[in-house]
Amino acid sequence: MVSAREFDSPVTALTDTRRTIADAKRIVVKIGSSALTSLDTGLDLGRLDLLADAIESRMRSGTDVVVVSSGAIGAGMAPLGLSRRPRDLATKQAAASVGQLALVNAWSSSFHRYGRTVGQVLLTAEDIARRTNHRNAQRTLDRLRSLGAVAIVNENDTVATAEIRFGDNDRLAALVAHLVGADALFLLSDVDGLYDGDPRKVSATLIPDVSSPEDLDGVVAGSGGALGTGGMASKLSAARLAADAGVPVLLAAASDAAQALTTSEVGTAFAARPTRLSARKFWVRHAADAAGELHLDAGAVRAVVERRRSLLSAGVTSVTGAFHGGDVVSLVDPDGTLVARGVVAYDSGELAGMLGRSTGELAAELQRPVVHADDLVPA
Ligand SMILES: Nc1ncnc2c1ncn2[C@@H]1O[C@H](COP(=O)(O)OP(=O)(O)O)[C@@H](O)[C@H]1O
Ligand SMILES: N[C@@H](CCC(=O)OP(=O)(O)O)C(=O)O
Repeated sequence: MVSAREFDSPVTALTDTRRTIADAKRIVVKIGSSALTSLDTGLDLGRLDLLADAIESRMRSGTDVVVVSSGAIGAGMAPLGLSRRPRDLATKQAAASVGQLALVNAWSSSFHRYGRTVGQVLLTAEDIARRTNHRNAQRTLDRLRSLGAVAIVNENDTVATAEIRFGDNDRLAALVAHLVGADALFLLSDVDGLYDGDPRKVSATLIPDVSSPEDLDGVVAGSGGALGTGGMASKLSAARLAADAGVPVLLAAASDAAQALTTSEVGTAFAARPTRLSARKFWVRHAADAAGELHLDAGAVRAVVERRRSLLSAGVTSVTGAFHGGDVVSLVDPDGTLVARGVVAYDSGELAGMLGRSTGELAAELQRPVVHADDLVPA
């Protein structure tokens, strides 16, 4: 494990965010591959038992817990004779198929020590992006909770292709936290918090609290270990996603799980936004797949991003992709940089004939904004 140096500032006074996390009544606990598996020995059953102990103890104190467990690919490598984490999709999927079985069996045996039942929930990004599937997942997680079982969630790796992947389980965990209305998200990894630079360097310093984006100025979020996906960058974007959903995050070492789940006085605490995004804006920004792109001129970028105005056809220079009115699209500036996402009012075919035209030049039925300000979320 990468640990805080002696001279790093310890977590002293309990901040409001840490108190909220410690008192949370519904939590999501995500455990990374780097904390559960190793290249030499595969799945770490001792670590998994300690995690189950800490989770069971928190549940007994009255908190609902959903577990997001990585580690399927790591756990599947040894049984298949693989010495390096596979890079190609088919081998990753084969490893995940073998490893997921071992992983969920291990969670099941571990919780069985407490007479606790577990349920396996495998999700793809589509399950969260589509509202009907979204509600199905929500209902299953809710019913497992009311029946006293622990949901063990992972990405459905064996069917997820590059296009429909969450990308990493930090993002999946933050989306699940939103889905179940969690009050706190725990990201447990092999590192004991966020450092201002590579934690393997002695000069790196632990950042105990992040309460605004400015606290991240100058922080270098690097890649992860041989088994993890996304490294610290994916944890920071998951923390931002959770913050938008009004969910504070505690990033800590899995070896400190007992302390993280009881007092929350370890690791890095990320505050939630004071006002959470509405469910609709959250979905537009984070969950929905973008069906296409609208290319904006500089004036439209200013209107949309700085003045928070609706997007009108006069400012759209071109469109990419085939989409329908009601789909979520990306809005990009003249350099191709994403500046916002929004719900488009017209089909791509309809829009093609409206490009660059001012509202007065359009037929009455085409005079609604292309994307209404209420349906626009800056990137
Ligand atoms: N600024 C940073 N602060 C903390 N850890 C960092 C930082 N930059 C890179 N890392 C690395 O990120 C790793 C955790 O990411 P990852 O391997 O993806 O974990 P997990 O498997 O838990 O998702 C740590 O092992 C750490 O070395
Ligand atoms: N679904 C994959 C995990 C992918 C992943 O995001 O891993 P990690 O970065 O360790 O949380 C697995 O179970 O191996």
